[in-house]
Amino acid sequence: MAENKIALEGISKRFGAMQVLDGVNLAIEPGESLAVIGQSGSGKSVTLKCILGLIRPDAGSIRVDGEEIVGLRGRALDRVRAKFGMLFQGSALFDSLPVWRNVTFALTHGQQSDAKEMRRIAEENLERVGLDARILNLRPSELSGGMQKRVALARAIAPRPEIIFFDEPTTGLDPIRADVINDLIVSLVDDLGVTALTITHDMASARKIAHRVAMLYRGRIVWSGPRDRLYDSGNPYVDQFVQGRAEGPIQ
Ligand SMILES: Nc1ncnc2c1ncn2[C@@H]1O[C@H](COP(=O)(O)OP(=O)(O)OP(=O)(O)O)[C@@H](O)[C@H]1O
Repeated sequence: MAENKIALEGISKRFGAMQVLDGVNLAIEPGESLAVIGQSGSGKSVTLKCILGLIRPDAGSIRVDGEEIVGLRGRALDRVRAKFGMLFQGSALFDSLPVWRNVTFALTHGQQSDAKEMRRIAEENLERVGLDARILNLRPSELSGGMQKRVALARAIAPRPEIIFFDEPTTGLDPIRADVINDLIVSLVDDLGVTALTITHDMASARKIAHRVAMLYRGRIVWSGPRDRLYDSGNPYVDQFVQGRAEGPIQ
């Protein structure tokens, strides 16, 4: 069996009296796209931040390509992070920089670099997300929300990461633009052969983007299964959540 690309075992995190994560177990295979769903406040972002090394869990193990990353710092952490690409909720583009410098930001770390080459790389990645070279010199604020999301996607893939994290990729987009982004994510994940982890409460997005879906509730993964079982999981928590019912085990 192939080694997991990412494996979380027994991840726990408490903030004051609040036990946010209580033994999260989650494994993602190479080339797999996994979506983690769950209510607002269920700990999806905290899980992601633990993997990114932004929050240190109180207990548990996180392995990337078999390497334990909990507790890594400095250069050792940077080396692991170099495998990661990230699409932030709200796109998080720098409005003081033109589109081409946003797209190549991770390649230059904001430093001066061969502008001609960087513009070429930006153009190539914008093309991958269906954007025209004419926007290279525009500022992000001059673009629509959907276009900003695409620029952020181009930025996430530009360094050709092995693993991409999508944080609520469709938030703030109308259903049609959201679907365009979902389609783009599917084709990028396929074409680039990356491993993907998405956190979302958009069921349509989870179903489209992910091969497999896992549900986080009260700090644990209460269900995980193929995306086409999401509406037929036989799990009362998942049923209530995907149907958006007020009555059920989730209070
Ligand atoms: N740095 C922190 N300090 C204290 N509490 C925190 C911190 N980060 C997160 N929390 C708490 O942990 C809980 C889970 O937060 P998290 O952001 O992971 O939820 P989420 O599932 O991503 O929600 P949403 O879908 O609304 O983004 C929340 O109650 C939040 O207030």
